[in-house]
Amino acid sequence: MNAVFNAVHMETTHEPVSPLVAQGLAHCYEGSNALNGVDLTIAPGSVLGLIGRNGAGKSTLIRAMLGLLQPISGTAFVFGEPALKLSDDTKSRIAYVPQQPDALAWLTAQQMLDFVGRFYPRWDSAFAKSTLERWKIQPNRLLAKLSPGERQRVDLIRALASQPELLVLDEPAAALDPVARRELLRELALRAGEAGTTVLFSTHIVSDLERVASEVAFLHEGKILLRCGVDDTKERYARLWLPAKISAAAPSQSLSRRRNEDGSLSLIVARDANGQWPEASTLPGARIDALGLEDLFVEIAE
Ligand SMILES: Nc1ncnc2c1ncn2[C@@H]1O[C@H](COP(=O)(O)OP(=O)(O)OP(=O)(O)O)[C@@H](O)[C@H]1O
Repeated sequence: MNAVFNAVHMETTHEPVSPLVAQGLAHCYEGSNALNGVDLTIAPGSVLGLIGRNGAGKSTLIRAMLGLLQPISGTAFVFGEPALKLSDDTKSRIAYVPQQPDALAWLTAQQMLDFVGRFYPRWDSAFAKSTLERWKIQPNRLLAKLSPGERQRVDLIRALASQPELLVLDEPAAALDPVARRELLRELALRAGEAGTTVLFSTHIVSDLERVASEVAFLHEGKILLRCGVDDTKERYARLWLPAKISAAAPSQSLSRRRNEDGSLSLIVARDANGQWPEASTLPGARIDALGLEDLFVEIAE
């Protein structure tokens, strides 16, 4: 543990501290694995979209990375501090919006924001007030009486008004209508671009990810299957289709592999270190098809 902590510190003497680092995080619930040794480092100022199917482990990973859940093994660091022992100073640099916010539901939206704002040194009350108006939230309604989408918006306002250096959102768009989603994405892009805020958000909505994320990480059955720049996916990954008669030449390494009814084989493959597709793609009859992010996600998560 000390060695790991020192390693993180040594790495940071010359470079800015990574806002979030996961090292070998593993967790299980009632004997069933939810995380299987996840390593993930998020660079300062990046916007990382975490994508995965229902039950892939996104919420568990986020909670373990922020120290809200004690993993059965592995370690997480937030701004270089062990996630399970964060100082108040570090906590004030982070904002986290859970999938279903339910805290302080007996307060009105305004009361909750006033209360929470006291704990944040850089609290932007003017932003909180104007965004409540802009997002059409009645400030004097009890949080418990708001719709799930309105409740989620208030929690997003809470998170953004604290002007965090690290913003972590667990499916922030789940209960939002398309207009509210666009507004949120615009706000995230603005924060990342102008204030250099580091953002980690989980989502099922690939188009949201394409609009705002600089990087994507695919989580599948508790493992990160791949991670790359959003704009690089088309260049780095593709579908290799091999007709039945040459399917035996398929590369042994692939991200997914599906045998079609006619005996042909579809594989998701990556370029090698020299930028080449697997050799089988050069055989007569073989085909390489470019994939959009959504197709890539569906193919490897199936
Ligand atoms: N408190 C819990 N008790 C038991 N099992 C749990 C608990 N929380 C999560 N799980 C299980 O752990 C696995 C991962 O759940 P998690 O909520 O992290 O996934 P997710 O990717 O966030 O899913 P979704 O996209 O549906 O929100 C799932 O199989 C889930 O059923």
